[in-house]
Amino acid sequence: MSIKFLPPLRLLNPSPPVTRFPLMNVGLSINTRRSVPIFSRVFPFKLKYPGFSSRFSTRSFRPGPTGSRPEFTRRTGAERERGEVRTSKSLVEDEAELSDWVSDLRTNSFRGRVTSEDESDSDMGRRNRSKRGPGRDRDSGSNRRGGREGFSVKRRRESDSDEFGEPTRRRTVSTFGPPRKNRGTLGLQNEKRGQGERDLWLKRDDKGVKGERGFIDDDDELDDGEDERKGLMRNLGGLVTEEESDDDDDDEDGDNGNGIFEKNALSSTGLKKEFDMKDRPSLSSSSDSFMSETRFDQCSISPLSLKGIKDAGYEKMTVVQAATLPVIVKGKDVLAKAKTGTGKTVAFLLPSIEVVVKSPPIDRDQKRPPIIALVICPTRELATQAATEANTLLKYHPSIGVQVVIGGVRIALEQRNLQANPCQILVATPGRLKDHIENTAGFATRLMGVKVLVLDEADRLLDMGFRKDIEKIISAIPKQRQTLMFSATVPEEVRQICHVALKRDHEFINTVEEGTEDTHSKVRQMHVIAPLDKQFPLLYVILKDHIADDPDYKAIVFCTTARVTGLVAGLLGELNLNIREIHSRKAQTYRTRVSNEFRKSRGLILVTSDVSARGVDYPDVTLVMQVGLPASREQYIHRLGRTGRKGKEGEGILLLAPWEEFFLSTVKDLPLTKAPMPSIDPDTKKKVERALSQLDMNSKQAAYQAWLGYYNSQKKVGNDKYRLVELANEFSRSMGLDTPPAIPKLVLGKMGLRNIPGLRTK
Ligand SMILES: Nc1ncnc2c1ncn2[C@@H]1O[C@H](COP(=O)(O)OP(=O)(O)OP(=O)(O)O)[C@@H](O)[C@H]1O
Repeated sequence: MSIKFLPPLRLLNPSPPVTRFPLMNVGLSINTRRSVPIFSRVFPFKLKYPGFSSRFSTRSFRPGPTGSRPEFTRRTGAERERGEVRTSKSLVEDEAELSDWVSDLRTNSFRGRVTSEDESDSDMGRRNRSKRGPGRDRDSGSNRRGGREGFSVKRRRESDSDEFGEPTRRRTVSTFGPPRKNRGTLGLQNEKRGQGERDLWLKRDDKGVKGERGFIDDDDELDDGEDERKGLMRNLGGLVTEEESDDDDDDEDGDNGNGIFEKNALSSTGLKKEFDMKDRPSLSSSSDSFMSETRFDQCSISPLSLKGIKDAGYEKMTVVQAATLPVIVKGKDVLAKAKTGTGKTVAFLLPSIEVVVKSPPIDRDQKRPPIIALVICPTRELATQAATEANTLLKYHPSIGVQVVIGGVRIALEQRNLQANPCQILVATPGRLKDHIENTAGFATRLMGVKVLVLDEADRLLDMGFRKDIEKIISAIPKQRQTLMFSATVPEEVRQICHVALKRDHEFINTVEEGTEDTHSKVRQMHVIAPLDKQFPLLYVILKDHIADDPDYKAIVFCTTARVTGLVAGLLGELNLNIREIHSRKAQTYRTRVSNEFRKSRGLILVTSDVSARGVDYPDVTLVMQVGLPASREQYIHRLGRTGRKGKEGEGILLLAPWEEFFLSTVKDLPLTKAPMPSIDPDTKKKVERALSQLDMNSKQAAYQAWLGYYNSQKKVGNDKYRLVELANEFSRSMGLDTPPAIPKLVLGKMGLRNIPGLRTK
């Protein structure tokens, strides 16, 4: 599809074309960052139509011949003009295996399924009870932990509190109010924010049309003022209300409770490579500006979507939206990289909605229409958030339904919803989606309608934790489709394997200006290096300082594992800080409720594992603390990205032990500075020790085992098992346990730690 805007601009005819701004059918010649000011002088129209000079560039990516490094190629002008999509080659690595799996699946959909379209729920429950074995209630884990057979569904408990709770409280504090005081938790100065950005966002907020986005929460009630959204939310209602288990599947935070960690093949990835676009035109002198000058109505978006966008309070596109939308609406596969909190969700949802809009309308009574847009997110919170955003955008498309399928929700409930409410857009976490493919009658057939596949947080979805699930999901949807992959981090490894999902002629759109960091300059990043025995008191002191500094604080503390998160939350609670905790060991209803509360609150600290690291859009987070080694450079960036969203200020503090200092070399391109060491007075030390002594022994034991498991999986620490155990015992002492807790022999065996001196077994 050709998109034409402001034709007079064509007269400018800049040359020679090297990088194109996709909104225009013209080429812009920019080869280096230094050429940007020259560009401004030569093409003053940029001032008038800044949206038409982009801060990003696109180019096609083609993997090189087998074994060789991938090469970048640029499509010819003619190809671009035609919007040509080359025929995709094999999109999965082992096609034979996968096609076997699919045919097996299709056959099984008639014999091994959980429910048949005609079966009543009670029948379904009976059959499944008779089929299932013990302990098979973990949703996505069904396959990962032992194959399809044996999958079980709990008997559905009726729930009458299944409401979709959209938070409605509007903050009285302007999100773009005057900059915070010139101070920082550790005494650093705030940087000034750009007035332009502030004004723009204020305008949006002042309109009062978009409240904070919320999560499904069975405890929340729909607000009267949100009436018009009830209809939009109907398909989501009741999905996130009852959990199957409290520690299942999709978004594991690395802690399976035994301290056994699945290694992340993409963790500890290297530094930013040369694949950043070299020839990127710039919009403005501020490298941190993320808003473009392009209005949504300048792009080929349906009038009803435009109305929805307007009601959501969005007027102009963010840079990533302006960069990707024109390419996506042409039908291209896209891999997009844009900093955290810059509007990637709308960037992939809006064009996906447009594909649905252009598809044949469904019959009024067609309850199970083909799923046309499939959005996959790595965590439940993120999936729910994306579904909520989709519903916002779909406000004026009453015939388009969205549903979300995620771990932690009773699968039978989801099956009922899938059967009862038509939906053409499905947002899912991978494990649960795979369960539905394998076990929900008619689901695989519906997936054959997929025209757009979105992988949000693509690098996470393609790492070893999810890769197999994603490959299987991909094999269950048509090859002839459009695929969109988005993330704030796109490490080299992901580029090399992205053809698992993307066509070979996909476009890689990188909106992170070359030479700038992957993080926001308005977020002050500091590190504190201190031995383990000082870390709990230090954490307390830093948080107390932050609270004293900003009564309107909203902080997130990231910990290495779910069990360690539980311990830290217990400690900070004991120290009378206002905390909430979220991690994979918590029930989904609890997670949802806490997430919702944190979104709306101020004066609260969220202690969490990596389930909150990516994508979750909590407004106005003032501080992100990371305690212990982040799983990777990427994870550090995503966690930090919970603050400084939408151009705001923020603060990030990384607390490491001296033997974890090596991590700093993986983020040496980021402006991470050494913080002045906060002092711990004797009273504080005693107070923390007392609080530690109050903590439940079980939580310490669990934290010790999880800690050992986590660091065992981190190559640099885990390679030397003797040293690892010494460090684990140091951690034990930091919790007040001079004698380390005993660990089951079996677990130690699985960790490869049998007979290592210093460990106690049971
Ligand atoms: N065009 C727009 N104008 C104003 N606000 C927008 C626009 N697009 C998105 N937003 C808002 O920007 C915020 C951040 O968006 P979003 O959560 O999609 O960021 P993201 O880039 O996906 O972040 P992350 O990398 O952390 O996942 C959201 O609150 C969203 O409502």
